[in-house]
Amino acid sequence: MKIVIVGTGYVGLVSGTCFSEMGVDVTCVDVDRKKIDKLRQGIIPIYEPGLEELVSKNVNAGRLHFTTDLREILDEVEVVFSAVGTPPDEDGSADLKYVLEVARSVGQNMKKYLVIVTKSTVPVGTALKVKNAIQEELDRRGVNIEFDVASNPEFLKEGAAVHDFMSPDRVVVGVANERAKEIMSRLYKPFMLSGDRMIFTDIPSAEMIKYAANSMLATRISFMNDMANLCELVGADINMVRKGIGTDSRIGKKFLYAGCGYGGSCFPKDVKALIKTAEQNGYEMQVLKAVENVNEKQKSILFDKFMKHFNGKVKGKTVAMWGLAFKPETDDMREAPALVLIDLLLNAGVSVKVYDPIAMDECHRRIGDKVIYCKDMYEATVDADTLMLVTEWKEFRVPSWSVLKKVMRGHVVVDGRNIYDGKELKGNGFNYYKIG
Ligand SMILES: NC(=O)c1ccc[n+]([C@@H]2O[C@H](COP(=O)([O-])OP(=O)(O)OC[C@H]3O[C@@H](n4cnc5c(N)ncnc54)[C@H](O)[C@@H]3O)[C@@H](O)[C@H]2O)c1
Ligand SMILES: O=c1ccn([C@@H]2O[C@H](COP(=O)(O)OP(=O)(O)O[C@H]3O[C@H](CO)[C@@H](O)[C@H](O)[C@H]3O)[C@@H](O)[C@H]2O)c(=O)[nH]1
Repeated sequence: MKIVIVGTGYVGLVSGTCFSEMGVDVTCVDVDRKKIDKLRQGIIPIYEPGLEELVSKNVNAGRLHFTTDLREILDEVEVVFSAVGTPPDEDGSADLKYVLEVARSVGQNMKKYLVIVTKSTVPVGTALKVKNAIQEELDRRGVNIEFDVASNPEFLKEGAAVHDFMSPDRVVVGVANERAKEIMSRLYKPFMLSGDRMIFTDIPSAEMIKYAANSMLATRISFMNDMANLCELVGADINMVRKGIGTDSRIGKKFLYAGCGYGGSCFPKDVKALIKTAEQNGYEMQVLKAVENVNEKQKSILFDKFMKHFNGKVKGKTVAMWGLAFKPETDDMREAPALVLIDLLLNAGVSVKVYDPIAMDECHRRIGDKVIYCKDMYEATVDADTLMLVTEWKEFRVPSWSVLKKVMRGHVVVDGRNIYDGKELKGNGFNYYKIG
């Protein structure tokens, strides 16, 4: 089977590579010529464990191709995936300009039946807009070509993207007829060896499932952050509470970790977009509005704890920050809590020394030389008054407290991900603050 994936960003590149690993002939298309040139040279524009090896394996096997020209490939494929970005518009709604651009381009160039599948996260009703945009172009050309649209939202997580795509919990596909359903079943068959986890729905439901999933996960996190803040006030421990509730199989253990707020390219944007969809339909998503508010406050919680420790007298102090990416195993800093924290600290006259195993270049690209970039985690702590743990990379989990005791000027640790043992730190002479 031959397919094309339009948009070679995170999702496009990972899904294209994984489809080709399963024997599908995949052409990845992007308007960004530099990106395509790099990919052709084997240079991967994103950091994602396991991806580089898989890309080169499938390129060498002749199943994975990169181009900037959608026209040259449309005649040969059965399915066109659209995996372009859907960034938030000024009002929070999803901006569909790239999605509709792709639809028009397909309509201008297709010569035979195709299934056009939207993989990007898009609001309910988008498939209809895609269908209309394609049909308008066909009408303009005066040709009559059959096609179907489908919705196939993507649930992969950055940092675990290859695994998530290769072994999905489920694959959701919204279709309007049997013809499209048969083609999508055939495409995903190799991923279904350990049981059929394909869920076929109507198209609006598939579009909604993606927003509902991300919003539910974001809700769990904000709920736990809210609980954590209450635990602190009443003398309970959020980690114990998490274990106590997570073992209830109706609740489950995952995505119950309190921290310094959720970030990334999806949760913040998708929660906003769903609130907006509701608004446009005369409905108010009260729960999600609270989810957002809690998250906004949570992003400054490490700063609040730091201020409280020093009774507000922080001007001239130095903070060592471990972790910049919005989560481990990625260099992505979109909506990262570290960015909010850095701003708060700099505005309060604090010097910030940072270290992240992968996201240093990305941080520099975003904020330049406002902070001091250190070559390793310990260098960042030299003469620091406080250490803030923002991203729970594995290498930060078991630091040498005796080294830190020697090199730090102050002995304060603010743990934004609850990875340290408070008793151990106190035993080593540190003031330790966690979340909840
Ligand atoms: N990043 C994730 O972890 C993730 C996971 C699931 C779903 N999603 C959703 O998938 C979509 C894509 O996300 P992403 O992070 O991969 O985006 P991205 O911004 O990393 O990549 C989008 C790519 O599309 C290209 N593009 C834009 N217009 C184009 C056009 N007309 N023709 C060809 N290429 C074009 C851009 O050059 C860019 O390379 C979004 O809707 C996002 O919400 C993302
Ligand atoms: O218990 C938890 C779990 C996560 N987080 C934070 O939540 C954010 C998002 O984490 P994660 O969901 O692992 O990363 P993403 O790569 O953004 O993946 C989410 O967003 C993608 C894009 O839509 C979806 O495909 C995925 O299913 C969905 O998990 C990060 O800042 C995490 O630190 C917590 O604070 N506590």
